[in-house]
Amino acid sequence: MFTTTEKERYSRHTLLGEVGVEGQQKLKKARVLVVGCGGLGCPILQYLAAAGIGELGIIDDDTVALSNLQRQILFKESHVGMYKVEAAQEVLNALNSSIKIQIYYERLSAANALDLFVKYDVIVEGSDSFSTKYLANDAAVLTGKPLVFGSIFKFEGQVSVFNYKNGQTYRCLYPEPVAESDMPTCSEVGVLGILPGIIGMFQANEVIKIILDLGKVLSGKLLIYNSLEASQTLLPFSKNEAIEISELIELDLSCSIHSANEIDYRDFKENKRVYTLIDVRSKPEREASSIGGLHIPLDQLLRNPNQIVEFDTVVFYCASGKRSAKAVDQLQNRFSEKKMYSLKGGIAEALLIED
Ligand SMILES: Nc1ncnc2c1ncn2[C@@H]1O[C@H](COP(=O)(O)OP(=O)(O)OP(=O)(O)O)[C@@H](O)[C@H]1O
Repeated sequence: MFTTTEKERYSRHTLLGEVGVEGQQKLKKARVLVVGCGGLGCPILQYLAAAGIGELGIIDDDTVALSNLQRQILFKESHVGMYKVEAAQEVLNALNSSIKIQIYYERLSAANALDLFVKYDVIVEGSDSFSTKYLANDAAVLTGKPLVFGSIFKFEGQVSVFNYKNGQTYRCLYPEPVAESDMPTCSEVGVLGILPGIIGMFQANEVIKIILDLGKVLSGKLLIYNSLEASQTLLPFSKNEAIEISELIELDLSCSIHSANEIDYRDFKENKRVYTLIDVRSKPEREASSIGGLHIPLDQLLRNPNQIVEFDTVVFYCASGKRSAKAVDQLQNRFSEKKMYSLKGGIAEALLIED
């Protein structure tokens, strides 16, 4: 039953014939887990908390950075440095004190996913990692939960609902994982802050539709939203019956790359003269910040590796260390006589050390 305050709070929901008091009760009884509390997770959580979802779980091990505030709208300047889940809990409690917010200061992994998923009715995926997306998909299949998926890249976003009533899954859409090093992240290519807001709200909308059994759930269809064109495409895809998921395997889509020879920024600085420093980021990234060195974007370097033929000992750097590791990985065999290193943690770590 609802208290007088709750009746008032949700009155605009209950006025809708399709929702009513009964629908609001369903929302109150629902338990929803949100994986990742970043650009997608923040708007998802904000709308679900406001809508009166009875229990929200949030899993993320990251802390709030100043560069997150441009799009991770739950966080305030005073939250910088704090665990995202803790800051989110504080803000969401202030928004709606009548709901339960359970936080997990960890990453979703093969070790915790099944135990966690069984506690919730709907799972929402808002991470920025392909391995987490596959893991969440497989865990949702194994626990029989619907998974509301979202992802963004530059000006385009995707939304779908996987494993809804045993329907299509992420693996029906993308059977083969791509190496994460081949897919740049927001911290490498940037993102307009509003796009994850739009996609996150599409996801929150699907959650509400699933709980209320309303409308057409986005199952077996991929919604592609282009923010520059303000266009939307619905791409149907079929179930691949040949795919069987019997256990959880955590994909390390980046391991081969990160096994590359890494050098710490402090060690690099100590013997700076020995190394030729090469920035493999894009032109806009270079213009935004730099720690010097030559500038050869990774695609140009891989197309024409002989550009580095004259250097004996090379240190590549990028935003986080992924593209520079790829450079080492791809070029070391070709130039076996050279010493090649990838700057650990990229320019992000170097600038922190310089600070
Ligand atoms: N396996 C995982 N379990 C829980 N949270 C995850 C997992 N993988 C990624 N995340 C979280 O998903 C969120 C993704 O959000 P987003 O890409 O907007 O943020 P970010 O990593 O803070 O941004 P930036 O790349 O600009 O630093 C991050 O908070 C990240 O910690």
